[in-house]
Formats: sequence, C-alpha cells, structure tokens
Amino acid sequence: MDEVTRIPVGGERPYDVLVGRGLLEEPLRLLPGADRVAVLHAAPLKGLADTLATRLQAAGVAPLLVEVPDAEAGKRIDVAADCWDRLGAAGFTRTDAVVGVGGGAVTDLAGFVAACWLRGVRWVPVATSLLGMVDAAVGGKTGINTAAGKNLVGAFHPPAGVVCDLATLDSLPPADLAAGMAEVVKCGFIADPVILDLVERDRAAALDPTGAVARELIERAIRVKAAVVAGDLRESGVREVLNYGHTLAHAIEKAEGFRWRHGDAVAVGLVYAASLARLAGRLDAATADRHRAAVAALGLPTGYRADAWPELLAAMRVDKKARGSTLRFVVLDGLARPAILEGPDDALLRAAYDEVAQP
Ligand SMILES: NC(=O)c1ccc[n+]([C@@H]2O[C@H](COP(=O)([O-])OP(=O)(O)OC[C@H]3O[C@@H](n4cnc5c(N)ncnc54)[C@H](O)[C@@H]3O)[C@@H](O)[C@H]2O)c1
Ligand SMILES: O=C(O)C(=O)C[C@@H](O)[C@H](O)[C@H](O)COP(=O)(O)O
Ligand SMILES: [Zn+2]
Repeated sequence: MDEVTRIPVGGERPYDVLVGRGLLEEPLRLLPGADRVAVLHAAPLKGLADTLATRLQAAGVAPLLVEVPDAEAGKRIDVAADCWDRLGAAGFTRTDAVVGVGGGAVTDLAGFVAACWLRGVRWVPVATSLLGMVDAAVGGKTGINTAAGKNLVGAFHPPAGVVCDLATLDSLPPADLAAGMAEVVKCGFIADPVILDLVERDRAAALDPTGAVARELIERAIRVKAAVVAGDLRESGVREVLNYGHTLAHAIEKAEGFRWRHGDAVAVGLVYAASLARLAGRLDAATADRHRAAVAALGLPTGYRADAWPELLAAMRVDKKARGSTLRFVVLDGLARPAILEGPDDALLRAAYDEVAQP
C-alpha cells in the first residue's frame, strides 16, 4: 500500500475520506460490530465487490452481494425497493451496514438505501470513479432520480467513512475519467484556482490517473468539498456553491432520459453559468472564457441542442435551489467568489443559453 491521505470531513457526524492504493480492508475497519454487510455494486465492479465480500467473510462478517443496474439505471425507486427486500430477507438490523462499490450512481443509491433502512444504518462508499471520489461519495447527499428530475428524492446521510482506492481508476473508461474532471474543475472555479492552473498546464497529466498530478487534483477537490459540507450538511446556505453548473446540467440529464454522463452535463452547465454571470454583469469575460477553454481542453461538451430550451427551462423550475417561482443560480462574481443570482428573467436565461446552444 502506498501513502494514504486522510482528509477529515467535520460537522455533526464527522468522518474521514481515505485516498490511496490498496484500501479494500478499510470498509471493515470503518464498520466495527457489523454482523452483516450488504455490498451494492453494478456489473462492471463485480470483481471488486466479490473480493470485498471474500474479505468480509474471512473477518467473520456475513456479506450480502447485491447487484444493481449500472449507472443511472440503478438510481430508481424500484431498484432501492429490491435492495430493501434483500436486506429484509437477510435480517439486517441496526448494527448491520451497507457498502456501495462503484461510481457516483451506485454510491448515491447505496447511501439512500442505508439512509432509509430502519431509518438509517451505517454505510461506506467505496468510490471507484473519479467523479465518485472527488464528489459523489463525499458529503452525505444520497438519492435517486424520479420522472420529474434528477436526485429529487433522497436524504442527507453522512457515511462512516469514504474509501477512494486510486488503483480502481486503472479500469475506468477515459470518457468517465474526463467526466469526473468536470467536477474537479468546478471546485477550481468556486474555491481553488490552483486546480485550474494544474489542468491548464498539463491536460494529459491531469487525465493520467496513475500520476501525481491527478492525485493532487483529486485531493484538492476533496478538500474543497469537505470544507464546504463541514459547515452546511443540509444545504441551508453555503453548500449551494457545490451546485455550480448543476441547474442546467440536471435539466440536460432529464432531457436525455438520464443517459448522459453527469459530468458531461456539468461541463455544459459550467459554461452556461459563466455566460449567465458575464451577461448579468457580474463576471469578467476572461474568467468566463476560461470555463469554455478548460471544459474543451478536457474533451468535454461545451454546448447542447438549441431546440431543447423550452424543456430545459421547465426542468430548471424544479431545481432544488428554486424557491417558489424564483429560480436561483450559483454564479461567480470573480474567480473563487461564488454567489447566488436570484430570479434572473427569462430573457437573460435565454441569452446565456444562446451562447451554448448548438444545432
Ligand atoms: N451525492 C453527491 O454529492 C453527488 C455528487 C456528484 C455526483 N453525484 C451523482 O453521481 C453520479 C455520477 O457518478 P459517476 O460519474 O461515477 O457515474 P456512474 O456511477 O454512472 O459511473 C460511470 C460508469 O463508470 C463505471 N465505473 C465506475 N468505476 C469504474 C471502474 N473503476 N472501472 C470500470 N468502470 C467503472 C460505472 O459502472 C458506470 O458504467 C450521478 O448520478 C450524479 O448525480 C452525486
Ligand atoms: O454535494 C453537493 O451539494 C453538490 O451539489 C455536488 C454536486 O456535484 C452533485 O451533483 C449533487 O448530487 C447535486 O445535488 P442536488 O442536490 O442538486 O441533486
Ligand atoms: Zn455534480
């Protein structure tokens, strides 16, 4: 095992995010006293889930392997219900626990299953995608999608700890690695511009999961998220900054029937949010342009269908940051100066969309 970085996440239920290689023993250590542990996973991570189950068994803990549909197909209420049926059949009690092994979709589902079972049992995300490590597994937001939109049902349920085994990234498809970089870059814009310098200096190094640059980016992004959620687990204020780029992103995901990568949608959402802030007179053109350049350099999409605007606007109206009929967007007043744009009018929203609209 190489060096392990331990990043504390403070707040009412503190825990650590562990970053390193060869961390598969950690879920056991993080869940003392559990007699049974459900290991939720999708097909691509079956091998890792099996290995974890073997280790649990060897330690005297009964593993329950639960395979769920991959990616967003798993973030559904019927899938969660199947998981609860499995826990019930296996007699899971309040001292038992759930581990989610996979990308952000599986860990969001696993956390939600744990949050609701017996009104809350312990859980540990073993994040295997870049996006999961830097974002989804950290912070205690869990949930599923509904017909009305992305993540509209869920719970705040902090994990017992977060495991980011960098070795798992070796098998992550390049497109998913790039998608994860959208959230890393988001952290750069809202809080840590060194992230942007690193990505702009050497894009290939940023996208090489075995290298030191990628590890620095991962740890920097986790620290940004940890600092934010420590003070506002339930998103009553400052946590909203982590939603930068997400108002349009979630609308695009809904328009695509949840078949787009979340990070791809966030990439477009970041470019849109920067245009919105510039057109609202809040952000300078150079910083706005930096969004499009960073996203494009990572090979991520910078635009979306022009004709989709009416349905995107309708979807944005049920964004969780909206208050009644007032839309609220996270914008930048400058680099690393996130703020809220309250109630922008439809003409401004449309003008910004014209800057990302594609035929
Ligand atoms: N809870 C939060 O705070 C939070 C934050 C950000 C994103 N999210 C959610 O996370 C999800 C996106 O996460 P994601 O980008 O990881 O997508 P994902 O979970 O859909 O994973 C993408 C693909 O990569 C595969 N995969 C994952 N790890 C792999 C590995 N090591 N080797 C091979 N294949 C691997 C998955 O099986 C899947 O096919 C979205 O649902 C998003 O809403 C949640
Ligand atoms: O952790 C948060 O808070 C975030 O907003 C992080 C986002 O990257 C993430 O996609 C999150 O799932 C979005 O939350 P939602 O409440 O807008 O669904
Ligand atoms: Zn996100």
